[in-house]
Amino acid sequence: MKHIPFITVEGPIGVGKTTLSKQISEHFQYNILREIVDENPFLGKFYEDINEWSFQTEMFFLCNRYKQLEDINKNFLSNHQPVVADYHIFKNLIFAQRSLQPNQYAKYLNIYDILTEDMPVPNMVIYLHASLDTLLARIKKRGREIEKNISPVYLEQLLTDYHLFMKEFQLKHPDVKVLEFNGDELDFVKNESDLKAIINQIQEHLPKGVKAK
Ligand SMILES: Nc1ncnc2c1ncn2[C@@H]1O[C@H](COP(=O)(O)OP(=O)(O)OP(=O)(O)O)[C@@H](O)[C@H]1O
Ligand SMILES: Nc1nc(=O)c2ncn([C@H]3C[C@H](O)[C@@H](CO)O3)c2[nH]1
Repeated sequence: MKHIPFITVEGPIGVGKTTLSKQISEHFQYNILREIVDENPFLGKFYEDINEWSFQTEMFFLCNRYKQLEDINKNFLSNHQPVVADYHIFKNLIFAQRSLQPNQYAKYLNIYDILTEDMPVPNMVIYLHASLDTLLARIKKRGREIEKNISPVYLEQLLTDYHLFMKEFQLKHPDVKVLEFNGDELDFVKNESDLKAIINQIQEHLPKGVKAK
């Protein structure tokens, strides 16, 4: 299955993962896997009181993503159909490590390892990042009720967590292509040429044997 494109778009909250995933899916005609945010019944409470609601929130995200990945494996990847997803399952670790108590995180990690041991592994990660100001502006503009209590401090911590995690990820997984883009410098929504530059880089690094559109 290594030669079937399985692309994930990753980065902190509101950076544009879903927006870019849609554009990639439209351009390459790949199946898209999108996370349904409203499905997590704990998220609104989590933003009001992280300590109180973190375990339920992180477990829900983990179980949901496990099921989604099982489904896309069964329906698409195992039938040799490419997929672009607006998340990588590893994001669970970034969020869980930030919000869980150390003893809870140790238990969570055991469950994560069991659930993910035989999951399909993406062959490309597109890592989007942007400044705190950009993220805050986009989250505000999007205006999800559930996110009205997101604290800038929490967002900033996640930005740093993502940078550290991605550095380590590249060292640990040299076989997975990571393409990094700065969302403050590139605007793939308003500038056609910026989107084209991203698409060209993806095309260049698609698994061997995948033809240009
Ligand atoms: N390059 C961009 N320029 C301006 N606005 C953008 C850009 N990319 C995304 N947006 C807007 O920012 C908001 C967040 O984008 P999007 O929902 O794609 O982010 P996300 O990373 O998927 O978010 P989440 O982490 O919550 O899943 C949306 O309102 C979207 O229209
Ligand atoms: N706590 C927590 N753990 C996760 O694994 C996770 N993944 C996403 N999110 C939050 C970010 C956006 O508000 C919203 C949409 O991405 O959901 C998460 N929150």
